[in-house]
Amino acid sequence: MRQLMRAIGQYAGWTLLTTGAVVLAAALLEGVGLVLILPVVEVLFSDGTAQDGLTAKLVALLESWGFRSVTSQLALIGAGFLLLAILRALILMRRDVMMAELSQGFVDHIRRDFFALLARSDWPVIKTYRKSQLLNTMTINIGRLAMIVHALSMGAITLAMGLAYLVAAFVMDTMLGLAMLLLAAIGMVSAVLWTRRSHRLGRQLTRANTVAMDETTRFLDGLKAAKATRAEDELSARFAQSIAETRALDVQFVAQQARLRNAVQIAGAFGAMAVLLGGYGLLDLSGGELLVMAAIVLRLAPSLVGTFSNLQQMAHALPAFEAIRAVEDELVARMAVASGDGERIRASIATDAGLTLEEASVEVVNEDGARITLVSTPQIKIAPGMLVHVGGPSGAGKSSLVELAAGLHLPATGSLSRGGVELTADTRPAWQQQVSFAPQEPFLFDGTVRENLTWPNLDTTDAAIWDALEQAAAAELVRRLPTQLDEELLDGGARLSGGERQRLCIARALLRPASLLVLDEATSAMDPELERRIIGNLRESIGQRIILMVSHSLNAVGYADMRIEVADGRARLREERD
Ligand SMILES: Nc1ncnc2c1ncn2[C@@H]1O[C@H](COP(=O)(O)OP(=O)(O)OP(=O)(O)O)[C@@H](O)[C@H]1O
Repeated sequence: MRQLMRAIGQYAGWTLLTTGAVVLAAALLEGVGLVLILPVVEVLFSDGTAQDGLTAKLVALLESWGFRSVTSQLALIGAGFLLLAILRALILMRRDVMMAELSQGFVDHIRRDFFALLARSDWPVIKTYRKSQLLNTMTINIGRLAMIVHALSMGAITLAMGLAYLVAAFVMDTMLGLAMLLLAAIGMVSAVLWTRRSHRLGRQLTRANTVAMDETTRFLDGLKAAKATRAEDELSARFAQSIAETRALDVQFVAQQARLRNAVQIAGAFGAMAVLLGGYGLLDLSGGELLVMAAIVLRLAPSLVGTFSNLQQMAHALPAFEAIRAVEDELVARMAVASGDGERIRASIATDAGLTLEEASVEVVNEDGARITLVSTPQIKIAPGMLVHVGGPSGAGKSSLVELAAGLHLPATGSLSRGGVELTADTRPAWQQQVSFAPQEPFLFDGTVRENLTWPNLDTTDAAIWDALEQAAAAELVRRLPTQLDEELLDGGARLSGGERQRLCIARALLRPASLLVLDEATSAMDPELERRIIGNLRESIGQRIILMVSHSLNAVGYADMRIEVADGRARLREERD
């Protein structure tokens, strides 16, 4: 909770103080309004008898201003009442807007920070997380964070209101104030004890949500395979089981909330009775005072219920914030130092620079903390203008090798350099400016063909786009679409075939003005003829570019200037064409 408060404080700064001041001002006006009922009632039912306490002071003040008749005094107090009500309405409006801005702004800030942190993290680190865990953090947990912040702001409002009613009770009568304070304190202690259970339930829910998200992604990813093997029922049953747990936990929490609400309401009713009877029998309060007291008790009770149930809601959702922070802390701890002067070094990587690997290796750290070498290389020098075929059996380390060249990994041992610039955490931004990457799994999003090809932020002409599409053997495919480059790709191009999506991604990679093009099984879903055509086009237009191409097929071999064979995590140069 402290971490959350600190995070909100850091985000909001002075806004938190001004918002708090507005919340207090609204509560203060509420309290003053309530206390003003007393003189109205007492003046109204005075029967000419002398007043005491607050009413006496107010009546004396009004008389000194020349308002001697009961009617004029009532009119003035009534006017004050109305003024207060208008002022209060204006402040409440401002308060609600400020609270919404603060809470929504904070949630967006956490969401943005998390996305940015994840995007800045090293690829090997990101790969260690399960997709469902990240999805859960980015959607459900951040959604629950919004609930905490909402509960926190509502809790602050109801607490301030409760305080205002308490102060009003003290203004009426010290004993009455003390009695109410005692009631509130008992309620608060039991609510805090209750929140522990809610927190425990919230932790269980966070775990159950992760499992449910895991099952959801498995359900969607496995649906096609399950249908092909008639295993839909088994898949649905697993999914139903995983969501049954979250539903049970949700119901448990609702029951817990209802129990607390009922307990506070019943205790409140007893307290109200005790305060009223005590006020009448022991404190000898007047009818007017008893009426205002009843109003205070009636307004205080919902305030207390609100405060406690918001407290409970916060405790329940807090594990979601803890889970977000745990992933963030892990990412920060594992993040390579990615500062450095990328700009300065970018200028010195020539677009016609060769690529040299010097006994370089890629390592990852597994769950037990042990370091595993995925691939290592001898000295390999690749000259500009070379098309390099990277082959070898499945699982040998081919992707790890080209990911190293693309700067997704940093060399754990040895080095990797281009034109005298070594790949390090500092030079990585500059290095990757010169890299274009097309992976085996094509990435397309909901947007036009043009938007997909110029992703993320390429400023280019349609002529250049058509040229890249021709080279990637995708021009014909786009020409057939009703609105060609303006055609919207729905659901990430799900209606296109695997090979068609791969061709669009190769066209995107070709459009990027980078001098190192990495194709990691980017043609795996194509027929041999099409693959040969694309490789031929690449070979023809290579210029000073270096192309690293991982492929299981031998189509690329005929066009390759160099062949690297990877076996059992060790790369080796096979042959170089003259
Ligand atoms: N984060 C990781 N932790 C542990 N092992 C890993 C990790 N990433 C990859 N590996 C293992 O490293 C080996 C090399 O993986 P890589 O993806 O480079 O192989 P590949 O030659 O490209 O395989 P394929 O042709 O099947 O795509 C594999 O055995 C893989 O299981």
